[in-house]
Amino acid sequence: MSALRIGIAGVGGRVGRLLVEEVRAAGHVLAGGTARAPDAGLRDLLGEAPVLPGLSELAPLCDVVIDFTHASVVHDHALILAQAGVAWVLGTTGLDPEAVADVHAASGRIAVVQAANFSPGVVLVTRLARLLGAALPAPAYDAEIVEMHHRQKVDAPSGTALAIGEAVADGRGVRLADVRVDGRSGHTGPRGEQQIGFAALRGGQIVGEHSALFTSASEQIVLTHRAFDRRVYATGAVRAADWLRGRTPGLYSMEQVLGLV
Ligand SMILES: NC(=O)C1=CN([C@@H]2O[C@H](COP(=O)(O)OP(=O)(O)OC[C@H]3O[C@@H](n4cnc5c(N)ncnc54)[C@H](OP(=O)(O)O)[C@@H]3O)[C@@H](O)[C@H]2O)C=CC1
Ligand SMILES: O=C(O)C1=N[C@H](C(=O)O)C[C@H](O)C1
Repeated sequence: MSALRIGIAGVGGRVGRLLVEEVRAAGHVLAGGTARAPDAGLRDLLGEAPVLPGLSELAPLCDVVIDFTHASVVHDHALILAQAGVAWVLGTTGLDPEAVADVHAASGRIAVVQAANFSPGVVLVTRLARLLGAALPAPAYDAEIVEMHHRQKVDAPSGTALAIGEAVADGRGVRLADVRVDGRSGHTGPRGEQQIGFAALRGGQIVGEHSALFTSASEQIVLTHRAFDRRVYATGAVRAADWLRGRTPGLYSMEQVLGLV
């Protein structure tokens, strides 16, 4: 199989730097990366591959762009990649509804894999959460999602927590937006029977922990995933980039990449 030319948006970030190694380890060509103020260490890491100020400069060099940046740039990235006809692996979380619509619009013109979490374990946990949501219905079972991440994380609840919550809601045949409760505090009154609650903890350098708890009057079932090394996200994203080879435009999931659907 021929090598892909892969660009990394946010190459100086925690995941971006690992992607440099994983793209090369998979035998692909590192086409370059974006960083607004690259230091000498980052330029050394990329070697011959250019560090560019933005995606407009990077996109023409790529078959696929892997993007772990910030929700505020998703709109621009969607337009640039759709215009350039370059496939997109999108890992950025914390998207607002407008950014979600921008990703959908771009996927009419280019192939996109979007996932809140590229770890295979989380894909499976999310599937199990859907099954448990259906098998352990409200009001007998209260569903709550707890996540913990490093102190630098800027969005809450995590994209993964929300995806797990969506799966539980889907299993229960309800819309998450109708039953979602974030971070209770103060005189909340008793728990609403249908609620799916979210709690986000932050501290230290925790890579990513997610639990879905189903609690009844007589028992509790807890599904937990812990990431020990964020390389698991980079490996999964490169796998998604490879899978996109030759795909028609559309919005694809990590479940599809792993052949689970
Ligand atoms: N789907 C998944 O599996 C995972 C998703 N994530 C998500 O990926 C994203 C990045 O995570 P992480 O690597 O930890 O974050 P970092 O903050 O370490 O890196 C983010 C990168 O994005 C760039 N960036 C930030 N703001 C802007 C902007 N306004 N314009 C252009 N570039 C910008 C920064 O580049 P610059 O050098 O220019 O400042 C930086 O290198 C987050 O949304 C996180 O939640 C994280 C891990 C796994
Ligand atoms: O910011 C992170 O670190 C992570 N973000 C993703 C999320 O919001 O779910 C994935 C993973 O949990 C790590």
